[in-house]
Amino acid sequence: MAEAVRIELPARVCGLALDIDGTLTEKKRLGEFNISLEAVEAVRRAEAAGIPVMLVTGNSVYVVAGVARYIGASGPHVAENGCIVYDNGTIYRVCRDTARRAARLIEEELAGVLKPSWQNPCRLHDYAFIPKLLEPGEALEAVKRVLSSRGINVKVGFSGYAIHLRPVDASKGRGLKLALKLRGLEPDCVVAVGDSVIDLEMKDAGVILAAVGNADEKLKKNADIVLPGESGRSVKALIDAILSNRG
Ligand SMILES: O=C(O)COP(=O)(O)O
Ligand SMILES: [Mg+2]
Repeated sequence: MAEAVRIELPARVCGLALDIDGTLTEKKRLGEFNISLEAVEAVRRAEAAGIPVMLVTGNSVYVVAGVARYIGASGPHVAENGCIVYDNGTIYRVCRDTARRAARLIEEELAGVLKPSWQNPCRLHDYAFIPKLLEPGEALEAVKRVLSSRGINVKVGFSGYAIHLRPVDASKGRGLKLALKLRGLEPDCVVAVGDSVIDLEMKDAGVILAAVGNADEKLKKNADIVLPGESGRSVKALIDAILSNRG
């Protein structure tokens, strides 16, 4: 029987902000998308206890709206790494800029090295590419080289699942701030959970940031909480702790 792990939480948790890939999935691995059933069951229990669950992801708005609907996360939800917020059928555009031109260039120049995400045709600001031949780190360097050679200024980040070209005004924290405002939630009672360095941006919304047990080292070092277990199992452990604190 695994020993109960103490998780330092605020007295009252009023909301959860969950990343998807590597956090709600069973594993954190490029190309592994199986959602964790125990995490979904825990999300249902959180919602039933009156704790709204928001998804905050690099995925497109249609993917996050679909995942939210079928797992029962009431939202609002953040897509495109903070550039879009989706709330019950309304799409809010948080980013003013777009990385579309940079994405077109990368698609041409690095066709052999990167595969455009199937979601790119329905993205508006943030574009994703899957490393094909090179290791993700090398692919990231190749992208940065091409963009700087053309003097194109966009944010480039690797989520563990895809390389994202993002407008400079993109941040998961900005999107999450709008989501909290839409629901009237105070950030100091919201717990966010992520797995990659991009999720560090959620701290900018003033929330409590938890890293799944198998998160990127840089996230674990800068998170307020490092959860036991990995990915979806970490999310379940967190929700179990929140609900047991409620007695
Ligand atoms: O879209 C991605 O690359 C990963 O998505 P995530 O932000 O939910 O981990
Ligand atoms: Mg992730």
